[in-house]
Amino acid sequence: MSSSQEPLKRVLVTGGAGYIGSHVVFALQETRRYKVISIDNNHNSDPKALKRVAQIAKDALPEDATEQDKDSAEIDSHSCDLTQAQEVRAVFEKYGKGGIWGVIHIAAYKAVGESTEKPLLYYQNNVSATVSLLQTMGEYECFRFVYSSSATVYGTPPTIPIPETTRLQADSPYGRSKVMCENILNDLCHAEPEKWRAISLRYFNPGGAHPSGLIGEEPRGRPGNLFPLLAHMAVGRVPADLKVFGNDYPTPDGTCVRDYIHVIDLARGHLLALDALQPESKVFDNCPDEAKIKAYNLGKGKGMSVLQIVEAMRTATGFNYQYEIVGRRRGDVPDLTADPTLAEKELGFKAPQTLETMCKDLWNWQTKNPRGYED
Ligand SMILES: O=c1ccn([C@@H]2O[C@H](COP(=O)(O)OP(=O)(O)O[C@H]3O[C@H](CO)[C@H](O)[C@H](O)[C@H]3O)[C@@H](O)[C@H]2O)c(=O)[nH]1
Repeated sequence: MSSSQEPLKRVLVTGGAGYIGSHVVFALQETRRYKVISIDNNHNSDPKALKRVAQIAKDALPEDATEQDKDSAEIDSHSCDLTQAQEVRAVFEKYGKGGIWGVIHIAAYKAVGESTEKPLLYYQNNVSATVSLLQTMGEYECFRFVYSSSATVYGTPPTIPIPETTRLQADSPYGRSKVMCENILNDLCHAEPEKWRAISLRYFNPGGAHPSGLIGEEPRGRPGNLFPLLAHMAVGRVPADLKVFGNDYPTPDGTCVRDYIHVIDLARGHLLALDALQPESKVFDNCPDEAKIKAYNLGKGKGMSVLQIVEAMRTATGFNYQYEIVGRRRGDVPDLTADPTLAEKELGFKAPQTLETMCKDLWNWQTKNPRGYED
């Protein structure tokens, strides 16, 4: 069946070629309700990802697809740096005032360790660029914003699972850049409540890949994060010298607990956030001072330890991981498990994909693309 013929809404996705961005772009295209404009500087992404996304979207079109449906499967992709305001303005100028319906802002630097060494780089790329993007949006009368935040805003949370009402107290420049942007959005939505609608999505730990195996995570250099590291080890891309950072945490097996969520479920959360920015949405009804601003946890609400992840990946890959327990990694906290109740109640968000599916899809991606997008 072809989609209803409401005109496509243009949605700008920053970081559209990245790991999360490419899955979000696909989720948007799958609805055939949006026309995606992507901005990416390809600092930590490959433009081939978007070509593959467009391919998946085209392949998924029904036989009776309309011209508009076909248009929704194409991506208007711009190689552009968010810190260069004039480059961003040129993209908005192309569509004119009111021409872009909303923005999903995902592009950011995200390495906690690097952020402690280069804080200004993180504040410039993550905070200044966000301010400048919001200014340009205002100029072009685009006032709907979905922001890619992170569980890192909670620092070391006092209670598990973590509700959104927890005080924000990030422990690293990266984390603080996310808190700052959430605060800036809050101020903006209070200052101009008649214009702006914004939702921050606090991601927990994404994993997995699109089941087609055409898109997935492709970090530059040796992966620092657990999932891609295990996948690279199993495919023989990096030495299999796994170090588990600490087994003396107050958790069931002593290793850190995280709330791993399939990237497909995470991506679908963005569609629900966009729906919540529509005029008829009720999610802002209980906001103080008429300001239309909300933050939601995107997690499964289920904690998994490092050793549980290693075992799940052993099952998925058949690779016999050997590991050494070493000291704690600086900045790690014992447990980051979401309370996802609010996102479920107000957005209708669910994360049904299992850990097994996450590992299977990651392995499917990695075996089909042992060298990432190079292959
Ligand atoms: O070689 C490794 C790599 C990771 N781990 C452990 O695996 C767990 C998960 O680590 P990741 O690096 O995969 O994920 P983090 O939870 O540290 O980081 C994620 O969550 C952060 C917020 O806490 C930031 O948002 C960050 O960008 C995001 O990747 C941690 O306990 C870590 O100590 C190891 O034991 N060995």
